[in-house]
Amino acid sequence: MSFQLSSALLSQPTPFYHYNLGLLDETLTALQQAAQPRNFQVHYALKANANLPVLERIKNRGLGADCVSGGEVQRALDAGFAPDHIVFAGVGKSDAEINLALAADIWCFNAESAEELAVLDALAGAQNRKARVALRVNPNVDAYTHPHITTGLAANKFGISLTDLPAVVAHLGSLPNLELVGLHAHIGSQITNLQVFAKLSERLNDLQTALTDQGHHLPHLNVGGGLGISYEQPDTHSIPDFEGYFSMFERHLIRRPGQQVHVELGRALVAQCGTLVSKVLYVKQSQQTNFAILDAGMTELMRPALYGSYHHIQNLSSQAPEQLYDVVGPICESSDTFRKAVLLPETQRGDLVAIRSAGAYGEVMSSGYNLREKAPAVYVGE
Ligand SMILES: Cc1ncc(COP(=O)(O)O)c(C=O)c1O
Ligand SMILES: N[C@@H](CCCC[NH3+])C(=O)O
Repeated sequence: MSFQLSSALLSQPTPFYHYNLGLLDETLTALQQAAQPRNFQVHYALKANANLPVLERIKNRGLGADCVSGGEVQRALDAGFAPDHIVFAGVGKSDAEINLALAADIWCFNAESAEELAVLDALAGAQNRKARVALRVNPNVDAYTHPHITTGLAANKFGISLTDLPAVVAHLGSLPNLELVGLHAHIGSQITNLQVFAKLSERLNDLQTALTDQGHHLPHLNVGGGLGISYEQPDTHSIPDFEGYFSMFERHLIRRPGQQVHVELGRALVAQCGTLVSKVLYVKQSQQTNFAILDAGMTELMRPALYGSYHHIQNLSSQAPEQLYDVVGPICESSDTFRKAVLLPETQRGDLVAIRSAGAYGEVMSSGYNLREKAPAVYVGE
């Protein structure tokens, strides 16, 4: 079924984010049906969507939290995630952010360089604490996704390179306030070619073998997130392929006895439950095209401007014969275009438009450019 707005929301001021918590619940059930029998622990990546009603639902399912800033660690704590279910990753953690996470005694820091380890050790020592650390490696595995959201290639800034890893492990051994608990890797986001997870598993298998041969014990592996969703078919593919994702790791990742394996999914859990609802302000006919000018723009949903991303667009008000429109926002940038040449029922001022699959990396990436007010969120199915 395509997206529909309840009559109670027809007069809600636009633009707004609409979250279907019933679909979030269904998605979480499907996730757990795939993850639990295979004994994978899931940490939700807050960066995708950090709204409290979303987080509370995720926390109530027993998932952990994957955070990339002090603000996200604090938000996870505020949402009620237990500190020992919180991981702090990020290529540039500030001292203040590290101190906040140390004071909360979170489960693990995913560290990305020797210099970061030295800082973490000093700050942990100053708080009389021992910090648990997983080393984020850069496995040099191509995720075959958009170059801006590929993170596991040697050219990317993330993780410790394979050649540096032995020296970094040795360095860690000399730091008294740190405890090595495992390895971490994350190769990118919106991954639809699941074979890349087999490749990642093989790379991690080799690294584990080398480290355990040197006497290191790794109770914990974190294979990152990245499972993609169907932006093209949000109605018929509203639940991501969790079975395919977990079975790929089940088949290819070699676990040591008792070893815990974590994944940190963001987009796959929350993208489809969110829709950006906007109103058509004007329809402008130019010599080349018709512009449908919305009251939402790149300030509310930046993905099309940033990555040229596809989001399915529906006119909720019109059943008239279809025409082609360039669907654009009101911002003073030509990149403020949701999509060009969209077939929509004949559209006029006042029509409501739904921009689909916007629950992940939508509201969290919104900005106040042009001094725009933040679009509110509305939750249904509570
Ligand atoms: C380190 C790390 N973990 C987890 C995620 C979540 O990724 P996704 O939303 O693609 O599942 C990201 C984002 O790409 C990330 O950078
Ligand atoms: N912001 C990206 C995803 C980045 C994931 C974080 N490493 C998107 O909208 O697709």
